[in-house]
Amino acid sequence: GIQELESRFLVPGDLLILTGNKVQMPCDAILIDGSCVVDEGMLTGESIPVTKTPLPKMESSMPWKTQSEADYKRHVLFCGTEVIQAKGACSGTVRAVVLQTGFNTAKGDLVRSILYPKPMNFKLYRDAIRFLLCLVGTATIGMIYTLCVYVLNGEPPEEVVKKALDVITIAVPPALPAALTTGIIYAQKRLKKRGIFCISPQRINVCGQLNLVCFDKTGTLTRDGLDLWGAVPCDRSGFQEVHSFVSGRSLPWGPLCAAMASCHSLILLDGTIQGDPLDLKMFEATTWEMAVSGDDFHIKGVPAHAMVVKPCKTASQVPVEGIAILHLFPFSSALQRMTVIVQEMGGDRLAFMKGAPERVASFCQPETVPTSFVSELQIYTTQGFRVIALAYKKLETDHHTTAFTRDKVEADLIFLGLLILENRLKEETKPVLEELISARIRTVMITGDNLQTAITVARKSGMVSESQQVILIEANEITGSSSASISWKLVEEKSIAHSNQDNYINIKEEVSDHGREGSYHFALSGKSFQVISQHFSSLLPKILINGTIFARMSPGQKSSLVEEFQKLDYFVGMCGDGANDCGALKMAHVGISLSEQEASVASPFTSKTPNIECVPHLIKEGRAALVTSFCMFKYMALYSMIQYVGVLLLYWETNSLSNYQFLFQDLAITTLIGVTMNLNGAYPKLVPFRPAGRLISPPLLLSVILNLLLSLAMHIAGFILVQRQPWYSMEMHSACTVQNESISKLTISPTAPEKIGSNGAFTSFENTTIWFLGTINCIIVALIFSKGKPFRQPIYKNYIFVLVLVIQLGVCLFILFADIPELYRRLDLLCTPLLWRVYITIMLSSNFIVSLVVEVSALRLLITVEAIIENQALWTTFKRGFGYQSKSQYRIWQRALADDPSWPPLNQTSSSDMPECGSGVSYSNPVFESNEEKL
Ligand SMILES: Nc1ncnc2c1ncn2[C@@H]1O[C@H](COP(=O)(O)OP(=O)(O)OP(=O)(O)O)[C@@H](O)[C@H]1O
Repeated sequence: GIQELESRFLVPGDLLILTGNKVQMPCDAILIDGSCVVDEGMLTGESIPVTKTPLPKMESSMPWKTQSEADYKRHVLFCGTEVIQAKGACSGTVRAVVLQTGFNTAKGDLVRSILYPKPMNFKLYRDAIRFLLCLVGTATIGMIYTLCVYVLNGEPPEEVVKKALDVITIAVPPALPAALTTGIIYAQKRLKKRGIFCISPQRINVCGQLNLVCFDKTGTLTRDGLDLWGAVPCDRSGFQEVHSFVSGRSLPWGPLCAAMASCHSLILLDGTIQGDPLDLKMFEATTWEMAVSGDDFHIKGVPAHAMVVKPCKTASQVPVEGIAILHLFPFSSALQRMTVIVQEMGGDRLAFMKGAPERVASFCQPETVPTSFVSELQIYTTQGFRVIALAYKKLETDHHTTAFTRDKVEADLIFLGLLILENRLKEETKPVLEELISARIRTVMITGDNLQTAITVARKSGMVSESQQVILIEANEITGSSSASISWKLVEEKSIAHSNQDNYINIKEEVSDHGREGSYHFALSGKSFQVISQHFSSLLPKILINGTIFARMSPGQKSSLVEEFQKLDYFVGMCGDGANDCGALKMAHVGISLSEQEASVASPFTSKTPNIECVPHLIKEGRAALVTSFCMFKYMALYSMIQYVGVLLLYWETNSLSNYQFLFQDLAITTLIGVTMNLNGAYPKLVPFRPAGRLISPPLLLSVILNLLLSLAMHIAGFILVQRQPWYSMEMHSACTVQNESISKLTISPTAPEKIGSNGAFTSFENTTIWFLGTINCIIVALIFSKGKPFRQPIYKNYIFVLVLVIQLGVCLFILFADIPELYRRLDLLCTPLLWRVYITIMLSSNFIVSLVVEVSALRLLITVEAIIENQALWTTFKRGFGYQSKSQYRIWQRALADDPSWPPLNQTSSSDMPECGSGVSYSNPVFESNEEKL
């Protein structure tokens, strides 16, 4: 019987009956009866509703996934998704069997992947730990020193232990790990303002390292809402004249018109037609209407609630009253087609197929496909049009629709013609791609569309410049006795006869070749990619180094391509919009989904602005975040080292800094600096080199070490010099009694200064000198270490930080020069003669000047090294000069290929020697092979 239960009681195997609309699925369930329209945006980021069909009934004990004729996901209602519409079949009910519950569901999988994300293996964090260990090492040395000094001075044991432990907290600042995340927090805030949301903030740093970005084509580079440009009907004599939709003229009645009206998965939701934009445009071009058969509108032989399409009253003479869509075999990217079974009212039962032209043609009776199919297709694809083919066949009426399997329906079809859709570039596409290319970031297109269309779009978008060549790689599977083969063909640029210039951004516009690597690009299809991966795996890296256009890629192939790029040590970004990009978005280092949702779980980043402008923004912010992390890290490390050096020097006299002195340095100086230092945003221009991805990089270490040595020298000089002053050790009754006395009057006594007149146990001239030197040194270091250009806005634009520094410096100088006994007493300071205060100021100023020089040269070194690594021409000079080699796989391959005169092979075909083992290639190139040995 039927029971109403709370969803938590569901267990796998339960039978669910879905009633009504807008149901949130509490579990994963297989649809066995009826059909549903589901919003899967939560899982995939895709805003278009998806139609789910029941699992076909089969008399077999095979696992259900293998029984599914196509994409098994088309029969599964996933947990967390919303069923917008549930339509019963003949029995009138929509039934599903519970497959998984709780954490075993697709939603559970997602939650798990958010809780335990894929380890990023980003060197930054590993280096941070090493850096921390170094600081711990330094602290240990300090502890041993403290033990020795205090024990030799006969201090009580608890004092010795206390002082020794103090050294650890000074040398290893507890806020150090937090410092690494400041950049990320600020960048995340700024990204949010731009409508870019992030569910995995630690990846923001990775964005700063991206050097290859893959783009999906339709909906990402080109506009989603395609305009129907025309239809090319065909009959036995071949293709007919193009019917243009531009004039608003609808297609005359015929099977092609019927196909356009009924072969789609559109739904009627609250009176509006919704679904795939392609389907929508096609249906709108027919000017037909959509309705649902019901009690007031019943058609004989058609189940209630079936979708019906009818010619509108104003439509040209149509002999049928309407067409009922009886069954749908939905579209899937992997299949590249969809099929419907329809019933013409008072007419025939028909099947219509729509999909990628090559796919559709392969299901048609060969004699119905015009001989000029390939050339006709090429006419449109070379112009960058998106082409869809349609086909149909008559079905027997005496069978029930459920008796037809997809295999049976999708066979022996009659080819109907082509639909030509405009594929306009988004306005932002070309400038963004140019920006990325000139910043030496590789751009790659991975699309499900036709190869020729993809090549044309790549040219028009500037991904491939006019002066660069496209080499088509075609690889074929083993057929019969012949082994797998691979051929290389130069794509010749034909003058476009039917060019429709209005459709595109001006293609004549000059594209700057600055920053382009290589003068050729490889283009290949998903099928060839698959064959190359299996049979020519040794060629794959060489192809990927210059592979730019990947067409007819299934969702699975998209993600394996991203993985292959990662194997070559590229930092890969993927920007896509649809459900077919989900895998690749998750696989990439940085997945950016263009989705209306605020934060789609389908990828770490989601951009609400539906164009690729978000990509350079993200890279800029990532770079700024990386630089911020480094600046903070350097500052925190140096600030703790300054305190460490000062305290160890004071320990020599069994003295230290007082609590208020520590507090002033920690709170008034470092905390304020830490909070404001990184408020400056990313630099608006994307420069052609990346910031160092590692903390332990020579320029960074050099800068820290040199600055540390400078501070050390200054502190030691201050410490020793103060003891040599004629007034040192004079009897002090009040902190500022010497103010007006002449130094010559002061007597020199060999004893240590007395601390009468001050309430602290810490007051001494050394303490006062070290404290002033340390505190102002912290301010100097903050200024020196704040990096602006080329990755962040200049420092002077960070007004709050500049103000904080000015106030801090002002306060410190005020304390140094103003004689306020109460303040001095509270801070455990001693008054020193004015001349000594001037000396302190001179020491600090010299430190500032030398640090500035050191830092600027360290920065120069950093930029030069980065530029050399990123610049191919300079690279060779550098390599020859210093014998330096980048360890990145793709660099190694690039160098090998640059030295190989016979690469790329052109107009050749080679075959795989060992088809079974799939690793050998008969293509041999002695120069190349010998190069390979060297690697
Ligand atoms: N609604 C549809 N009905 C039938 N065929 C379709 C439909 N949408 C796309 N196709 C065909 O299937 C092919 C693959 O589609 P898919 O969605 O994987 O990629 P795409 O939209 O062409 O491009 P991209 O991967 O760049 O988004 C398309 O090129 C087209 O020929």
